[in-house]
Formats: sequence, structure tokens, C-alpha cells
Amino acid sequence: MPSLSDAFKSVPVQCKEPDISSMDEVPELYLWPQENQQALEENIGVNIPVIDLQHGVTSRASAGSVIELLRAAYEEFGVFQIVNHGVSQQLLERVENQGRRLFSLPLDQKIKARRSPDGVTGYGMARICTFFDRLMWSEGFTSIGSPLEHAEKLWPDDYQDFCETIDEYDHAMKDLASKLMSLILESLGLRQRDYSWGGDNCAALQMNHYPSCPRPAQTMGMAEHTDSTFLTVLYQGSVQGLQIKRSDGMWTVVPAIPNAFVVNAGDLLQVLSNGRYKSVVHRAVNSIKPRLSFAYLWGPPLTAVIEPAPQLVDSKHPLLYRALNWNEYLVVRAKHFDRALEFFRNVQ
Ligand SMILES: C=C1C[C@]23C[C@H]1CC[C@H]2[C@@]12CCC[C@@](C)(C(=O)O1)[C@H]2[C@@H]3C(=O)O
Ligand SMILES: O=C(O)CCC(=O)C(=O)O
Ligand SMILES: [Fe+2]
Repeated sequence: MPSLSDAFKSVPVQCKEPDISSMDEVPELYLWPQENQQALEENIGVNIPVIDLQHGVTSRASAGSVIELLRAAYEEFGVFQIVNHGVSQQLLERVENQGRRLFSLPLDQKIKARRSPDGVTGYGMARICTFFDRLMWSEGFTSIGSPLEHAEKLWPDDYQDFCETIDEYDHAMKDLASKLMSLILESLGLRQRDYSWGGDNCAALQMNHYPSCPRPAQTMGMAEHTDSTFLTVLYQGSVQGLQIKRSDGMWTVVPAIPNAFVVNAGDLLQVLSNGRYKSVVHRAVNSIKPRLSFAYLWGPPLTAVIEPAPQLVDSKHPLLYRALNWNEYLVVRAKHFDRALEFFRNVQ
């Protein structure tokens, strides 16, 4: 059985880890073209629904059931936010504190837990850094299941709090993600029991740190991308920074709502829904304030067959993708990035 880490062995990447936290000036390599930076500030969060998982109400005028709200959100944006999701504020604060603790370590300490060139977990720049000619003003830490292996290197005598907190968060996210997937399947008119896949779902936790930036309008925190998941549950704390690209090409800010999660539609959901729900293109921008975010990237068991649901294929909706599994998708994606889905297009 391949593991999530194996998918990346074929395309090793070597990213640099400069000490941006201690820079008061932004080096040339971090300056991105200006047009990258214009989000519709006056449009902050307009229409991106906030769904109350317990009561089904929303920020939108037209309140409806959770399922209807979800469907409308994914058809229009590929993203929504959730509140009353059952994850305690206390756990979120503990996770934020551990994230802060990790990223405030000196660089030469963090480097000890550096992601290996052919690996997935550990400290470093987001893997997509190799597809852009500028550097991103951010650093990250990725774990799959227990972060013990890396935490021992970061804090040889004091890794327990970190591991316990991340384990707890991982479990909470696992439950939440599968609940969300049930709702998504229901919103597509699909039966839950057809999608048990016989095996454990795979997931990764990506912690991102965007240090305070002296020239936030000229830099990029995390360059535009989609997630290669079914869905991603993102906690962005209280500092705004996430933006989504709408179907008309306009960037829109996803407001930071205390204790809410952002739920992104990923590439595999686009396949499963036969293009009904498109994965959302998103990015994170910098600010004067330091920012942390925690993305739980959730997908199927690695070798489970994922294909467009037969119920969503008909004369008006031709079959768009051929069957694939997450492992082969990640391999193609590691090499071809935003063109990966094209390789799985169904050719008649
Ligand atoms: C299971 C996953 C999903 C990964 C790769 C692997 C672990 C880390 C994930 C991210 C997290 C940051 C954005 C992204 C684009 C990246 O560079 O690393 C993600 C990528 C993907 O969604 O493809
Ligand atoms: O920091 C953010 O808001 C976005 C992070 C993200 O897109 C990711 O980790 O995949
Ligand atoms: Fe993302």
C-alpha cells in the first residue's frame, strides 16, 4: 500500500528556507507583479455563505437548509464558511499557540525538522514554490498523522504538548471532514453508502505562517492554487489573508470570522461531481500583521477509485474525467501543478 508520502518521491523538490521572519526589507526575489495583489476590497466576503451547521442559517438574505446553502455555495464559489461546527474554541486556541511556538523557533532549529526533497512532511516552503519564479513570504509545516518524528527534532525534551494538540486537532478534523463530505454527497443527490471506499481516508495538516511583511502589497503569501483534495477545512484565525478567484476572474476576500472554518472544494470533488462543483482557486496575501493558518487537506484512501458519479453523467452532462486514484493524481500534480486535471480528461 503506498502512503501519502510516496506520491511525491518521483518529483523531488528543493526549496530554500530563508529567514524571512528577521528581515526588515523585502529582497527582490519576493516582489511579485502588482496586478497580482488587487482584491476587491469593497467586495469583502460578499455572498460567500456562512453556514450554521446546527441551525442552517446564513449570512445571505435567503436562508435555507444546510444542504441547499451548501449546494448554492459550491455551484457559485467552491467555498463556504461554517460556524457551530462542534470544534471547541479552546482547541483552536491551543493549535494556534502551538503553531506560534513552532514558527517562533530560530531558523536553525526549524531546519532540523526540514522536509526532505522527496518527502511531504516537515518544515519548509509550500511545495508549490517550484512552480513560481518569485518566492512566497511564508513558511510551513506539514504533518500526516502524528508529527512526532519532526517534533522530537524541534523540541528534543519538550515535544509532548505539540504532539498531543496536533493529534487532537487531527481527530477533530477527521470527524468534521467526513461529516462535511456526507453533506456534500447529499447535496449532489448521491448516496453515502456508495462512498465508503473500504479503507481510511487520507489527510495532511498544513500549518502556514505568514510573518509580518514590511511591503505586503508587493509580496505573495501563498500563490494561487487549488487543493488536490476532496475538501480542505481551513482555520485562518483572526487575521484576514485568504482570497478566492471567482468564475469571472475577480479576486474576493474571504473574511476572517472568529471560530469559523473555511471549507474549500478540491480537485477530487470536481472529478467526483463530474464538474458540477469546481475546485476553488485561492491564494493568501501578506499583511503587516503576522498570520497563521491551518489547512486540513482531506481526501480518499490513496488507491480508492475516484470517478464521476454515474448519476451525474447524462446527455446534458457528458463524462468529463476518467477514473483515477489520489496517488496517481498527486504524482501528475507534483509534476504538472495546475494542469494536472487535464491529464485525466475523458476523451470520447
Ligand atoms: C496531501 C497533500 C496536498 C498538498 C500536498 C500534500 C501535502 C501538502 C499539501 C499542500 C499544502 C499547501 C498547498 C499545496 C498546494 C502544497 O503545496 O502542499 C497542498 C498540496 C495539494 O493540495 O496538492
Ligand atoms: O493561508 C491561507 O489562508 C491559505 C492556505 C492554503 O491555501 C493551503 O495551505 O492550502
Ligand atoms: Fe490551499
